[in-house]
Amino acid sequence: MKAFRSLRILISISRTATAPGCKPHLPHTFLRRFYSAQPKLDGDGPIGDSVFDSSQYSIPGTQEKQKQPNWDKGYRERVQRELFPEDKGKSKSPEEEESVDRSRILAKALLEAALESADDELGEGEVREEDQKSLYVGIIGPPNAGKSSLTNFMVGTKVAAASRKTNTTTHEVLGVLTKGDTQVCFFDTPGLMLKKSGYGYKDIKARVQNAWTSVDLFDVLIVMFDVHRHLTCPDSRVVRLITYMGEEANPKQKRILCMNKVDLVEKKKDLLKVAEEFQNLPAYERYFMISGLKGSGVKDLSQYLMDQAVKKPWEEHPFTMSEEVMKNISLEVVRERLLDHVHQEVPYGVEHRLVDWREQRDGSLRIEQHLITPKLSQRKILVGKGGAKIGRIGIEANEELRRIMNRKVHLILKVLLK
Ligand SMILES: Nc1nc2c(ncn2[C@@H]2O[C@H](COP(=O)(O)OP(=O)(O)OP(=O)(O)O)[C@@H](O)[C@H]2O)c(=O)[nH]1
Repeated sequence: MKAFRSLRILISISRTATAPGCKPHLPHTFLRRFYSAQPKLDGDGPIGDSVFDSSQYSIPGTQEKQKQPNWDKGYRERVQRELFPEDKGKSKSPEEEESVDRSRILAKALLEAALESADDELGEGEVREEDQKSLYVGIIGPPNAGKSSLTNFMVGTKVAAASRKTNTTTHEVLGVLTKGDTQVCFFDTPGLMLKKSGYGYKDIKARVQNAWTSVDLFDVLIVMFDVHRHLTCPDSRVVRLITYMGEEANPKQKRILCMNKVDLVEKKKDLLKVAEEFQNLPAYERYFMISGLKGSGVKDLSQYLMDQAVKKPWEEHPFTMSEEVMKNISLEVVRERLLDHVHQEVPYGVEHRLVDWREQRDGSLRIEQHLITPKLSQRKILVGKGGAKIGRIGIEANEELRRIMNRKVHLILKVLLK
């Protein structure tokens, strides 16, 4: 990774070095752009002072900071004199000096890249592709069986599950669990039920038919049902689904039967009755009695799944976040910037609302937040002179959100009076 970074630096340096007459990037220009949040004068022109709209600003961040030499120039000159006495006395023009400096930066970066040890290349939480293990788990079951709740519980709050990100046309990623070198992706299999004859409702939609075909592609298939409901008010379609999936083993897929919502079953021996009812189905390798909501039995199930993972590069970013979590993060990021830039008491009186969250066609995210203040004086402080304060907050928040969410973010902040 570091080597890659060095390479990027090298490329940018060598580009600058080869462009004749190219002036070094001036730090004060960079600072002014970063901190004064000047609206772009092209496009639609500046907008009202109390509104920050990231599309009206040129957001820094894509510019690489010019790397400066970090060795002592005095020592270098001494070495130069000792090693290359013929150069002694020759004075260089500022342009020549600059070009020599750039070559030295280039050389030093090359050296750093070459000296990089393999162990240094991985950051925290990163696993080499060749060491990564993966498992695709499909969860099938009637509506309300508890598929999402179980995934949420397994994935946990840290990485916040239930991403509704569409992965294929027929399946949605419910959540991603990444632990050590192993990643387990949970997929929903929407709409898969059986009609009376025992086969899928082929006529509903081609989508559902595709879903049936691709169900076999998961490494593990969890067939889940609400055991409490089964005991109190059994549904023949659910029994057919369980039987159909359990009748014939698929050599390429492990199937497990999960009796969910055990916490609602008062007499635990009733659970054994249900287990007996389905025990002669050869395709089920294991039976689990769980409560996806309360967590009982989920640890065993998670461990079982982790053990099934095979060497295969991860497909998903290890920290897939749910939309709910991302929304909260977006509020937190702006709030943090508010606290950084505005006098401590002011932000506490501000009502902070997320009013719009939308994926746009180009893949970017439009986030609109309102900062509602009860007093005109507070509003003035928040907006700043000519919108400088809200602009600064907006630019910094936008940049951080872009990094966290790994995509373009169109942030709009409006300062309103109650
Ligand atoms: N008591 C209890 N309730 C549960 C359990 N698991 C899920 N539930 C509840 O059952 C309801 C349905 O849960 P979901 O996780 O949304 O079910 P689902 O299978 O994803 O539902 P669909 O999205 O309609 O397919 C929710 O109200 C959950 O709180 C459990 O183990 N115990």
